[in-house]
Amino acid sequence: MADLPIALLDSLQNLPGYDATSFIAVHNSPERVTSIRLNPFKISNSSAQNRVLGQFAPIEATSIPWCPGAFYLSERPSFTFDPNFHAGAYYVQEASSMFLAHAFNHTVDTSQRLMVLDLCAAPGGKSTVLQSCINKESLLVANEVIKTRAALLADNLTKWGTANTMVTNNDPRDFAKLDGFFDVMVVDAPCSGSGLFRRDPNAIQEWSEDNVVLCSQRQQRILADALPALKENGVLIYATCSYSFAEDEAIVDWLIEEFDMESLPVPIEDAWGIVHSSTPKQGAAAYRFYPGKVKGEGLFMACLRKKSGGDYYAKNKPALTYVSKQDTARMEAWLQPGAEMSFIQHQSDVIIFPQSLTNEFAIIQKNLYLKKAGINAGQLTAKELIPSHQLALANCLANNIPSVQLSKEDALKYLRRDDLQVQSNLKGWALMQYEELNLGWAKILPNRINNYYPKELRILKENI
Ligand SMILES: C[S@@+](CC[C@H](N)C(=O)[O-])C[C@H]1O[C@@H](n2cnc3c(N)ncnc32)[C@H](O)[C@@H]1O
Repeated sequence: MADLPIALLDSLQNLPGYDATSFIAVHNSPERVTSIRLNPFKISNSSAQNRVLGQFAPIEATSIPWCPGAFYLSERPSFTFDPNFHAGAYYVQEASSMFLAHAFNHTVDTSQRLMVLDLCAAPGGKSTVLQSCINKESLLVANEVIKTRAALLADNLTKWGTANTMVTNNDPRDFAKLDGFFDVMVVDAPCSGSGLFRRDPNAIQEWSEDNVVLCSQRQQRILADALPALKENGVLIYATCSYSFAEDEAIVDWLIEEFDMESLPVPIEDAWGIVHSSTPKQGAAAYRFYPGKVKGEGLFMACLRKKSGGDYYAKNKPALTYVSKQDTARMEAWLQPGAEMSFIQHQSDVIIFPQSLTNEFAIIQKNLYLKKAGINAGQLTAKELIPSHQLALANCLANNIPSVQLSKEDALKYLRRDDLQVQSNLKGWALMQYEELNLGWAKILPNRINNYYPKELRILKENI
């Protein structure tokens, strides 16, 4: 690995928990940590869990203590060639970041109906953590300012399969229009990235003291722009993957001084190796993750409550266009009984969205640029529903849709968008499944099968 910047090492000298010897040693060590988090909506019992983890054997899986359903893997398998990965059975995520689940569960009342914003969300690791923490009456708005990254975020949330999710592509300042709308705001801010040096040694060349200053100014701008959208008593979870004080504790002190906020401590166990930090001016609780102490990468996280602020009130409730009663019945046939979904007409497509969240849908649609909302079911014509890929991966999809079980070899062929030769008596639209998880659609014709896996998602790599 390239030498760590001396200016960085010097700047960390007096920070809580920093130990130069172990910090340098861990960056020179070839050891890498691999971790995944299971999708509780798709892998909901121990036999499914054993099946997904078991197929990595002889690679061993051990639990990550601060996040339910999360595991370290003793080696990195090829995720690209695992159909379960493409079915959304799990998300490959660095372990420290999963502490968000623990922080959220200890600072937020998850039994409530919550409006949650993940402001800097792409590629979606933390969004999928949040999605797994909230109940189905709650809404997650996952936002990403960079258009191409917002598309990747939407793809990852499509795989997660939840309907109570919206993906937006906005600048943080656009959220000021939603004064007091959100109960929880997660700001996983763009940062100077020192916490990822071990995983991405190229980032070392890009690090500079000037960039730390620029990042800290940008973090203040992002927070100041978006904070009006957090309601009174709302919870802000702020995180970076930088070790630098200016991007971490200094931002937390600034938040408390400028925005009438208070610190929310989170319980941690000594065995986890997470360092409890206290900000110098306000004594706010914060958490530092150093590789070498923690089994994971570098991270900083702090939780705050906003003591004063607005509560969103929509003067004119924006209206939505729903499909007809008859088409509602046609759409319901595609979903699990009692799914309690609304069917919103969006251009030529139908969007499936939880009935209890349609007001919020309309508000977000009116004020922000939507990249994805709920589940786009596809195009409903007089004759049939031409189902979309989102519908194939949706957790609310009925269990009785015609389906074909594929072997691993055929599943990989399907995911490459190759021609499939599968024996089946079915006709028309059918789900292609691997170990009972949906991968996507195919249309079965008398003499061939048309592969409808999205071109842009297909596996391009030839070999493991
Ligand atoms: C640390 S990454 C987020 C990682 C993500 N939360 C996850 O867990 O997968 C920060 C994100 O902020 C976005 N970003 C960059 N500049 C921004 C800005 N000025 N305002 C808001 N977000 C920005 C980046 O594109 C990036 O996707």
